Amino acid sequence: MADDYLVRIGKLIRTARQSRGWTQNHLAEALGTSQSAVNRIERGNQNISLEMIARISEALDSEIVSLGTGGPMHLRVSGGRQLSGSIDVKTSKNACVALLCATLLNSGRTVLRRVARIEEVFRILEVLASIGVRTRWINDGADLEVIPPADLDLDALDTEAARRTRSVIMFLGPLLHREERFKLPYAGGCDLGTRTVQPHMSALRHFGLDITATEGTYHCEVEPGITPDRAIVLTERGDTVTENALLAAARHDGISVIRNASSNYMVQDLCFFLEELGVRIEGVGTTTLTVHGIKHIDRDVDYSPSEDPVEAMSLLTAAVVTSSELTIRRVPLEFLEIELAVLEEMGLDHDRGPEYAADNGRTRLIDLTVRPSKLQAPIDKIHPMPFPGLNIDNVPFFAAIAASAQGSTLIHDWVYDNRAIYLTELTRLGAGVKLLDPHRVLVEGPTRWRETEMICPPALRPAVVVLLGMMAAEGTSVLRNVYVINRGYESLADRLNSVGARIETFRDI
Ligand SMILES: CC(=O)N[C@H]1[C@@H](OP(=O)(O)OP(=O)(O)OC[C@H]2O[C@@H](n3ccc(=O)[nH]c3=O)[C@H](O)[C@@H]2O)O[C@H](CO)[C@@H](O)[C@@H]1O
Ligand SMILES: C=C(OP(=O)(O)O)C(=O)O
Repeated sequence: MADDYLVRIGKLIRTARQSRGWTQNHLAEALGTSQSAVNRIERGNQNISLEMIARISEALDSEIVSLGTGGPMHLRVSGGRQLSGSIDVKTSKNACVALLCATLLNSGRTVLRRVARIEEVFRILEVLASIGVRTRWINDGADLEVIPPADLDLDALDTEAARRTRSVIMFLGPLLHREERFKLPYAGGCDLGTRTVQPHMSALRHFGLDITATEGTYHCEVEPGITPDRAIVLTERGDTVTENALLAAARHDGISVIRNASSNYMVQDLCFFLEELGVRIEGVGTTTLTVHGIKHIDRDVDYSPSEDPVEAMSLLTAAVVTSSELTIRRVPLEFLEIELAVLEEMGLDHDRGPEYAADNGRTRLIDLTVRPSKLQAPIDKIHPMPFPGLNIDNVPFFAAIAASAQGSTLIHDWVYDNRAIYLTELTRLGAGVKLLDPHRVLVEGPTRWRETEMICPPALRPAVVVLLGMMAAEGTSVLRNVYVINRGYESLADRLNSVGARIETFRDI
């Protein structure tokens, strides 16, 4: 038994060392020992003390062993199984986090229905709780109740939780109405290269907000009496910058016009929610939003965020790569139409059920049945555009689909500095993915997927794409450290298991 543990610990150390790109010599040097000792440890042939494990963890900057349930979560995938039946799409991470930030506009009680129970939401809840907002899950954990205090305690803000999200940047819009001076930590989120906050700064300047960024902190000051005297033209059509401008405009006692606004799904959900708060918005779904703000908002509201188009795309991709017939229920059609048009051209056999309204009464949903199909690579490149275009977060899924199709597909992810690079991780599963430059990959299909063991790429969608490749591969694959997936997907493994996948969740020792 003890020997078995030594072998398992040795394997963990080897995986962590390799993922850092270190040789055994390199690690030996850091530990002040010999390469042969490291070799023995990695093979499980050496008794190893807790102190040594701690030193190795420190040297590799990786938690090798953890006890209890707090340690990193991993997935063991028995692949090559077809899926069947039907699966529901959950509410979207990106709308839920925007709405949670928006609750800071309201002195009343907010209830958000069927909020996705995902790590990104948990982090924002931790941040809200740290500054005095009362939040609790109600109705057997299905819904969330949020009650802000009269005064926020921003000095107590949980910076550690805040830094793990990108979404905390959306505190700027609401806070500028509540505080004259405040600090926020730099926004985190997926490791996708530089993600500028400049557009946020220039949009919010119209409301008197001045931000100086120093050593990991945004220092924010609000000059009273400054209000938009002309249209706010966003320098780029980003989703969160549009949301921040909307959040600021919602409590500006007057009319704000936002041009070059994103009309993406999370922005529309935020607009519907603001309307519930009594804010009138013209142009929802277009690139010009006219916002009739209200100085004080004090309403008890109840809102149901809509379903996640990116999760719908993920589930659709799971069906494609495993050649399965699967019904995906509650698909927000408007936000998946272009993806479906491209897939139709590629030969995807599918059926669309009749449209029905989401619980917010506004978003149009369908049930979508996908069948095993012989796909051909698309003639044109796959590239994203701000809505209405192929969704930026759906691009990585086309890499897995292209790998299952006949022919070569060019994927151009112009948006993020290094997300396309992560797609080359699919080569470890047998896919033909060639990096042409940091933004473009050429995928050669079809693929004979093969099992592998690897650490999750540090970006949500590429990580899920790797998981889906593992589901397609015969044999047992292991995906380590899946926090990044749990940031955006609720109980993904269990839900995929309910339609026939076999994915086991485990933690170190
Ligand atoms: C919490 C949340 O809602 N996150 C989403 C949001 O992030 P978010 O709105 O934060 O996205 P960013 O502001 O980071 O924009 C993404 C990237 O696109 C670039 N860019 C964007 C628009 C444009 O017109 N020109 C341009 O160059 C930005 O400079 C940036 O590099 O939108 C992204 C793009 O849909 C999604 O990947 C994220 O899931
Ligand atoms: C990039 C993403 O998220 P975030 O903006 O939260 O990092 C994503 O949802 O794929």
